[in-house]
Amino acid sequence: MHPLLSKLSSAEPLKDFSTAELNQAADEIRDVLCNLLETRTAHFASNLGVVELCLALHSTFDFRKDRLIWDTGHQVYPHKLVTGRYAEFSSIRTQGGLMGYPNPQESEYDLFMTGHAGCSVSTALGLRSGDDLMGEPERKSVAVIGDGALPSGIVFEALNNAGFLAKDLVVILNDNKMSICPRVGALAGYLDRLRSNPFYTGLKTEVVRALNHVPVFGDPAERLLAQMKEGVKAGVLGGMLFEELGLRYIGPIDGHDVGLMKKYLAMVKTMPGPVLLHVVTEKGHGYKPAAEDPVYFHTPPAFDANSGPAVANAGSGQPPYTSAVRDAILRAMDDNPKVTVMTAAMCQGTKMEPVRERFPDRFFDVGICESHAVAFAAGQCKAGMRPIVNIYSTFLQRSYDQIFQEVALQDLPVVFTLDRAGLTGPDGPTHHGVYDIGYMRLFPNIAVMAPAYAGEVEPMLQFALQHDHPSSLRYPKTSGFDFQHLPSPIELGRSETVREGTDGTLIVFGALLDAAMEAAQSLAGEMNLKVVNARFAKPLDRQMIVDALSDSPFCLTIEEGTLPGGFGSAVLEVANELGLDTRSLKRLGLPDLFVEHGKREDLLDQTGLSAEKIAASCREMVASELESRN
Ligand SMILES: Cc1ncc(C[n+]2csc(CCOP(=O)(O)OP(=O)(O)O)c2C)c(N)n1
Ligand SMILES: CC(=O)[C@@H](O)[C@H](O)COP(=O)(O)O
Ligand SMILES: [Mg+2]
Repeated sequence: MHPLLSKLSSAEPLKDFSTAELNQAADEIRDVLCNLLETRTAHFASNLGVVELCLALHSTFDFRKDRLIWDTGHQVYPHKLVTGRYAEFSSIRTQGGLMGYPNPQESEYDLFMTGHAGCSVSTALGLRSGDDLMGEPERKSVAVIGDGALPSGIVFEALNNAGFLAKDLVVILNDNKMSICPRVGALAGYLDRLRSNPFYTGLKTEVVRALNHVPVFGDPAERLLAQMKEGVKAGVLGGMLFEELGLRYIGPIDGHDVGLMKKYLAMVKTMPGPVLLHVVTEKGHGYKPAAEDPVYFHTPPAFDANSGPAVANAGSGQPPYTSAVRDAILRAMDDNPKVTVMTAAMCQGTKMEPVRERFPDRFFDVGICESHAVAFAAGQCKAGMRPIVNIYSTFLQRSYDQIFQEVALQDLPVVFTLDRAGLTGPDGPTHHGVYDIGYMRLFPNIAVMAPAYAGEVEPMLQFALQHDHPSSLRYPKTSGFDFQHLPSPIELGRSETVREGTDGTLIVFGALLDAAMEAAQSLAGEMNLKVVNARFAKPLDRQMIVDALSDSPFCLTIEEGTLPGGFGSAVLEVANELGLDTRSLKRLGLPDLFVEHGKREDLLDQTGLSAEKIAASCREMVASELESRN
């Protein structure tokens, strides 16, 4: 079915492939990608776009020795297919199978496990520098970075350092005019101008030929000419920004012409110093619907095998927390003209398109620049606005210091809405949002909250917007829990008891309340459990903790976050301060290790957080209680 790919146990044979064979390999890769989408959701359009680039790279370099870093890593599928992983490819993004990102445990061709954008130039430069220091200067270093990732602050930190160190380094800018959403920002405009460059449109050959006849060395007059030549070249050919930073800029070139790219790659491979090769590709190339709608096809739902195009997810019926937060934000913006929203390039994933359309002046997509988003929000807040920073839990890690300095230290009432807080499923350890409880509750002044059911989202957001200090709300990638009960109003540091009982207490922080309630109900014949919706990880409801530890035979804390530094740890800290006996307290949460990729439900079960496993923990607590009495 894939005669070329199926024979590749490494990328080595690619260097002997003719252009026709490389093009056939490209067709085979696209066929595999389309087949994969018949079985599951996966990163699609970005991978379709880099097929020729990947083949050209692997047929020019030997990345078992040379160094290749794919920025972010979501476009690494073609790379996996030509580096000995064709046979296992159908397992990608399933538990125990290949990761959807680079993974050094899978292959010597993968150097870093990544999933967050922006670090490729830094790590490639670090490899270059390390190889020099280790006495291996012949190893080449290549970073491939997308136009969406390019504006990340760290990329400019790396370019700044690369231009200064002047080491051999190849940076390939994969410009497809897209982030997940259409790219934004001033750099986008700059790249657009480079694209309209006659070099790319084919009119430049004459100018280049003429410039190439200007001598580079010689007397001062010649040197002046040479400098002018560089200036003219950069000015005429574009890329002045990169040239000024000390990188040679080459391009833009057609990223779907594998033969052409091989020529350019062979050239930059031997060029001294840092070089940026600007490659123009089409996101979704080779599958028309994806090229026409690359936003939808960034990570589309599984294809309908019969009708071909992707179909919408069936879903579980209840809208996801993401939609509940979006709707609550829309209403808050309707009510209060001071409310603004920041996204860092995740408008689609956070379902914020309606906010973008309805409030274009109060919605800010800053690009993949999470630290800037937070400091920017702090500035707006100081000016009197009420900004909401809406970022995935895992990506907000990039803003740790801005949360500390620009927000918490100033005690500014910025609201953080942390989407994907919990196990995100097939993306795996790079994307699980499991550290935010710890990193948010660490700083003074912040109120750290989590809605436990869909109906709690709006009052919690309203509370946050009226609170005169920083606050955060976390919620996972799942349907909102449709919990029918009479909720108590949200008060700072107050929990809510949602089920009475005297045989044990379950204290839940966030959306695992549904599992805890199910566990309590399933045990109703054996024990009568109290269930508390903690609402706040900071400040904690101290009286609730006193009651739970004094009046209840056992107590379980439950959170979809890592145990170190998490909600349960916070409860233990308070209990310790209050001099309470904590021997009957057990913390349920994620272990101190990187949880792999898989289905969220399976991962929750394996980590003891499904309703069944919570019930089993309750039985164990009762058993050990009885044992300690005997
Ligand atoms: C720090 C960080 N923020 C956000 C994301 C989410 N994200 C993944 S891919 C992507 C778009 C990247 O665009 P680009 O680099 O141009 O790659 P393309 O998909 O266009 O090939 C975004 C925003 C991320 N992975 N890391
Ligand atoms: C590569 C990347 O970081 C994103 O594409 C991420 O996979 C999106 O996750 P969701 O599918 O949960 O929005
Ligand atoms: Mg792009």
